Amino acid sequence: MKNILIIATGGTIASTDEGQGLAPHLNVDDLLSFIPSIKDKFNIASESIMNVDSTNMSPEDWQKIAIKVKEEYSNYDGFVITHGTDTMAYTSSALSFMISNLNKPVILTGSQYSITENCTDAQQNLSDAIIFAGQDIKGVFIVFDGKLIVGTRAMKIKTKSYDAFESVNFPYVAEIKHSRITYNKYIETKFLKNENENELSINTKISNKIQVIKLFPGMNVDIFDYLAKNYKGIIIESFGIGGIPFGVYNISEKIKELALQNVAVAVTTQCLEEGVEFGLYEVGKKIPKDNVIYANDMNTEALVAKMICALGNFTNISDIKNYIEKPIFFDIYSSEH
Ligand SMILES: NC(=O)C[C@H](N)C(=O)O
Repeated sequence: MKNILIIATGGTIASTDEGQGLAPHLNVDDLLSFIPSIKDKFNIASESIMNVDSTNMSPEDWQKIAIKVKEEYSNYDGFVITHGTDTMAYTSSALSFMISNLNKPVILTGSQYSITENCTDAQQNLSDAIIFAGQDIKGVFIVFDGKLIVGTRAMKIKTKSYDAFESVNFPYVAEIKHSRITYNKYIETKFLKNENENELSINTKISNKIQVIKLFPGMNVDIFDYLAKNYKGIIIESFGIGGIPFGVYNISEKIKELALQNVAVAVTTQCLEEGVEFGLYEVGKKIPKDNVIYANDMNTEALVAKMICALGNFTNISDIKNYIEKPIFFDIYSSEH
């Protein structure tokens, strides 16, 4: 039998309402008591390292999870991290960047409804996640509503429905129904364990001196002067395929100034799918390409986590740009994938 470690962090899956609104109160043994038969198929150990709503999580919590995986790596075949859904995609991205040479599955899961509720999706998601953690695959993934999603590509797109997560700009790796897994045969081999493994390492350096700015028509440009003084990295959610205003509200000019002041600026899009391409429109061409980070088709969750890791490791814009623009675990489209 495979040995699986469940690392519990909280979330709705572990929540009950004790009079103050839903909040995590259940421990990991409580969770497992709802799916008793899973213990016939796997050796399961568990540890709770925090019990929080993921809305209250921070990059320091990503560090704690990465450190726990590293500490326990040689003792288990796979890992399940129970986690709130609200920021799960940020954590799954951050772990993908912090952990190198991962040759086992690290599966994040949670639920839209508490495991104690009649309509809950928690029991299914937890048992699916454990099954995936027992497979011979490698990488950080989210398992939700029967789908195996690459951790850097997941986005929470629904607040109530069971199918809360979408795999954006990347196919689902596998689906699971009644405990039977069907892999996407076109990409399955990319996720199979390596025969010869390199030693796992983690790099948990972070800096959260970043801001995410969503453009809107008529946005006042003054904010950029404040940002230049107080932040080291700015993520801009531009319009469409990379449109940045250069008219009355001249944000393109402000981006040039930020880059000159040694602030790393990454441009992505507020559209869910298909990413940015700067060269197509005049409104995209004014961006100083050599100094600005091209987010390609990375989603904002992955970009936030990657920028936080980049700023923890580098101070020079070109180093930050190189790090962010280089694909890590399928976060960016690459012809090599
Ligand atoms: N469904 C959930 O888990 C939502 C919860 N607020 C959390 O992220 O912890």
